[in-house]
Amino acid sequence: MKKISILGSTGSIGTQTLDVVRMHREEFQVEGLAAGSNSDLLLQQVKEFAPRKVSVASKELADKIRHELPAGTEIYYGREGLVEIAAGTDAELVVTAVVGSMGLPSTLAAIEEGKTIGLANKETLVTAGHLVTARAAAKGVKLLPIDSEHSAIFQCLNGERQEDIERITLTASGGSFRDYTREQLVHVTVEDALKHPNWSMGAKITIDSATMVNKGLEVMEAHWLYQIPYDNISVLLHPESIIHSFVEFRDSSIIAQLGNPDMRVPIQYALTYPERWSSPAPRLSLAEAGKLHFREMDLERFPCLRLAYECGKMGGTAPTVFNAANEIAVARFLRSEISFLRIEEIIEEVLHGHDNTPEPALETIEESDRLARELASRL
Ligand SMILES: NC(=O)C1=CN([C@@H]2O[C@H](COP(=O)(O)OP(=O)(O)OC[C@H]3O[C@@H](n4cnc5c(N)ncnc54)[C@H](OP(=O)(O)O)[C@@H]3O)[C@@H](O)[C@H]2O)C=CC1
Ligand SMILES: CC(=O)[C@@H](O)[C@H](O)COP(=O)(O)O
Ligand SMILES: [Mn+2]
Repeated sequence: MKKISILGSTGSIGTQTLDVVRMHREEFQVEGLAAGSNSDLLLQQVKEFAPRKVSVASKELADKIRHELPAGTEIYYGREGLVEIAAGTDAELVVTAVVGSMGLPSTLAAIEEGKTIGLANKETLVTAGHLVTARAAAKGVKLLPIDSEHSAIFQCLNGERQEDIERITLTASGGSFRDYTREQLVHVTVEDALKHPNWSMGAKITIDSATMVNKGLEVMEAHWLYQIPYDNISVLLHPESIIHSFVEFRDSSIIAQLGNPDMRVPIQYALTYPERWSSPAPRLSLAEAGKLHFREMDLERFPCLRLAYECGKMGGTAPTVFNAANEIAVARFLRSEISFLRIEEIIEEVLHGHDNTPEPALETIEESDRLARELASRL
């Protein structure tokens, strides 16, 4: 029986992780669940999965629901609460599915305790890729990707040698506004932006898909997970999201991973790796799909992807700042405080004033993250 904890259990990835656990109930024990503010759902999850420890975003909420927990269930809150669920249980695998760089301390704490990471929270790796990968390597900790593209690459690289890899290509759906011109983007609404063509996901990542920031974060995530130089990572527009990503090798062979868009598949693979277990995910019929389509990425149309490559190549604190500015800008867009196109302007303006620090220590990363958020909130 595998013991697991989930950070962000009430979100899109968190609930789908519990769907996978539910499908293989005898095989998993849930040790810890961390939620933000959705205490109703967390309490239902506690009833069903009986974790030993839970956490919520604030002390007020923890005090409010404490008496509704079964005897013996411990409750924590805030940043320390997330760290406790990540590192203070008997879980051997921790699924990191909170949104944003707030996931960094708990991910590092789990690594410190030698726990395998089921990594959904890409912002963690973007913000502090060199620290997370170095600490994981030092502890012999596996970072198992949950992000669909990275799970695809992970599967394509199974048994391959690093020196044989020529290029990896991440596919991009194009997001909610794939076929819009820049002019058409001027008046788009939050409601429109939240309609992803292929995936049902949390609000923040859905907006990131539409701005192409998501693919930019994924390029950086791939760089750190697979130690591939940025010039050997490509992005290809693929509206159907059926080819989840592919690798080209030096003998000209290409290996791709395909499937209908269903996050339960990469989540389950991270939970059961190196085994593959049965899944009710709908089977892909290529005959039914008929045609698959591909387009070169237009960096004029999607300037955030260009910016992400620039920040990734620059390294240091630039990716931290790119990510933090985006998190704030997206939150402001979701509150209808700014327009869709203002998101990319804010990222660019925050980066413009940033003095890059190479090889930053954790404190420098945290300070850059804080300053970028402060500025992005004011612009
Ligand atoms: N959704 C998807 O299909 C994919 C997601 N990812 C990545 O996975 C991560 C999660 O995304 P997604 O599941 O879509 O996001 P959601 O917004 O659906 O879920 C976020 C989770 O984080 C919790 N949370 C929010 N604030 C806090 C807090 N202060 N303390 C503790 N927990 C908190 C939320 O709790 P609550 O709701 O209770 O407030 C919720 O459980 C992101 O990094 C995303 O980029 C990657 C690939 C695909
Ligand atoms: C499901 C998943 O992994 C998302 O990150 C997905 O990639 C979003 O799709 P696009 O960013 O390609 O629109
Ligand atoms: Mn993805």
